[in-house]
Amino acid sequence: WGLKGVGSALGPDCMKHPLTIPGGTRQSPINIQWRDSVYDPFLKPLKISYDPATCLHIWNNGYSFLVEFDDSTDRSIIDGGPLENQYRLKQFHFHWGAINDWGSEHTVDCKFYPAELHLVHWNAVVYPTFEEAVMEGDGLAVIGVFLKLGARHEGLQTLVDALPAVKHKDTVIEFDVFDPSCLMPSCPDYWTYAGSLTTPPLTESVTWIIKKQPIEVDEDQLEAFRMLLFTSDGEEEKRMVDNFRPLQPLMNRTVRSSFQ
Ligand SMILES: NS(=O)(=O)c1ccc(C(=O)NCC(F)(F)F)cc1
Ligand SMILES: [Zn+2]
Repeated sequence: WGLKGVGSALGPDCMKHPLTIPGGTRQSPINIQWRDSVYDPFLKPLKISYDPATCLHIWNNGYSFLVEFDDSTDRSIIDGGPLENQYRLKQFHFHWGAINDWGSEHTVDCKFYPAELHLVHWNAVVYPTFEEAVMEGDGLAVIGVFLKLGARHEGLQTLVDALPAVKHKDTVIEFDVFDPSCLMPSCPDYWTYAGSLTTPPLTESVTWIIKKQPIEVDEDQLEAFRMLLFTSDGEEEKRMVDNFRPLQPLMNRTVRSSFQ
């Protein structure tokens, strides 16, 4: 529909996948301007307690690869930080670039990282299902961790070794013991702000908790992400890269920091 390119901006296409949602006031991702963030002494340390046995499988959903967890009980949870309730871990996934100059969704002082990890949790104290929590302002809590190029990450390697088995869209592999806390940086410092999912339905239901300190991964590990495909087996291959959403306006929001 419409001229190539123009159509995507003006024609009906943009009605299908708008870059910004009409009426959105708390969209993600955003640039975190360090000097504009406000230290909040009332922010608590983030408490993370994951049970590695709740890990279920790895799934290539055609947008990223998700490591999914059994969220039928409170065995893998986060609490504290900016949160009023404990939240249950449902899945984690990554966003990354075709090259190391970009790939993260959030930026810090306009700096991109080569990749960003998202650990997705939902408020099972207040909402009966994940699907309902997705629609509520305090429904989800996502921990964002930046990945930077450096030393090989031994904990990530077990995940990297499994990726060839989920090369194509809609492939799944059993993955039944993994402790995502090995992907956390040692420094407890974080920023937090009210935001949204960064993929459709882009609902404004996420309390974002962005760790200040990145974790290090090596080039081979980033390349392993880049050999995944957006496409299903038998389709013309499209490498899964640059699966990050453009930066969104801060609008009337303050980013708080847990550190001075
Ligand atoms: N990239 S992100 O913001 O962490 C992100 C986290 C979770 C989802 C998700 O579960 N979508 C499926 C749903 F909820 F049914 F819509 C999408 C994006
Ligand atoms: Zn994400």
